Amino acid sequence: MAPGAIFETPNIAEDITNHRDGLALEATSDAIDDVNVLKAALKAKNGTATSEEKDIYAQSTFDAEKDKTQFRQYEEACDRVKNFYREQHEKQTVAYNLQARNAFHAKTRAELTIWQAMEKLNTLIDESDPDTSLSQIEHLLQSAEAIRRDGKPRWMQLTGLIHDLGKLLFFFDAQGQWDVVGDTFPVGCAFSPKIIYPDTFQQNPDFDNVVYSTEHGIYTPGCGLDNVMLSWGHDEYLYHIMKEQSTIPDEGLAMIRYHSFYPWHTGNVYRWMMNEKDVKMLEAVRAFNPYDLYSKSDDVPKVEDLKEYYLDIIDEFIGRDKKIRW
Ligand SMILES: O[C@H]1[C@H](O)[C@@H](O)[C@H](O)[C@@H](O)[C@H]1O
Ligand SMILES: [Fe+2]
Ligand SMILES: [Fe+2]
Repeated sequence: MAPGAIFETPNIAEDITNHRDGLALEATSDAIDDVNVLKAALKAKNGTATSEEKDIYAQSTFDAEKDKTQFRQYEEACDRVKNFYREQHEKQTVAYNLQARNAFHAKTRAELTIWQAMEKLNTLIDESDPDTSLSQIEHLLQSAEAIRRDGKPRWMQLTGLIHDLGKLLFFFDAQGQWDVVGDTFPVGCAFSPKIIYPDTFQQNPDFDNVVYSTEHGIYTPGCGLDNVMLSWGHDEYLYHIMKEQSTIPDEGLAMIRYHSFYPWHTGNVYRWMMNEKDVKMLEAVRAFNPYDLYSKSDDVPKVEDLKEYYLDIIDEFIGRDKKIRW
């Protein structure tokens, strides 16, 4: 049983069946072998950022200066946020996630350059976010500028600039905002109480499924996050697109894919899923998180003043005029 990246293939329905029969329902000695094989393979490649860029992990002055008590206060959040999560937690099921991934692989929804995508996204007001009243383009520039001020590498500035562009999904195939924005969590295994508003999962059809309600569900400990289905939304969507259509290093791709996976990067749960690569990726995601979250209180950036600077960085890793297949 190869521990391949099963959710990255179009044949997901078949894969998940194999995965269940082959991994979760079989026993642990095989799983331990798998983890050892993976460990050996990953020693060679833990990420693709170059060594002089390891300063991404140094704690930022930016992070240290912020008053963190003003952010992510979900108990005090307005009804818009609470209703959003109630709907998301009821509807993100394994069945929905398989179908969303099949639909994603089946077609190209639009062809737009990165800058065109940023402009298109600007009309979206994110219902899940208790912390910002700014537009999406302003949030993207705020994140990128905070990363730039701290002297982080150019690919990380680019990651800040584009990390929420997956919200474009809202204008294409989405059923609402519940399958686009908000925090993410794994489906196919028990929902952690560390996810915000955990009680709202009781209405999810997977909540009392015999397999999905167990701690590991359809997964095997150490299987690696590449093999885990995270609730479908803007992170997962953009990750797949950038993996194929940019030269952003693995650390940047992880920042995109996991930036909303708060139960993992901040709540410290679901660690049993991780393999050796994920240990490295978690560090990268944690280095990125403050720039996403705490830049929301910074000054409003002037889009036109910054455009040329960022078009140059886009050019380096993606292509400034390249039409991305969304
Ligand atoms: O409300 C926010 C917003 O949708 C972000 O883009 C997402 O990354 C966060 O995790 C979420 O809490
Ligand atoms: Fe996001
Ligand atoms: Fe963001």
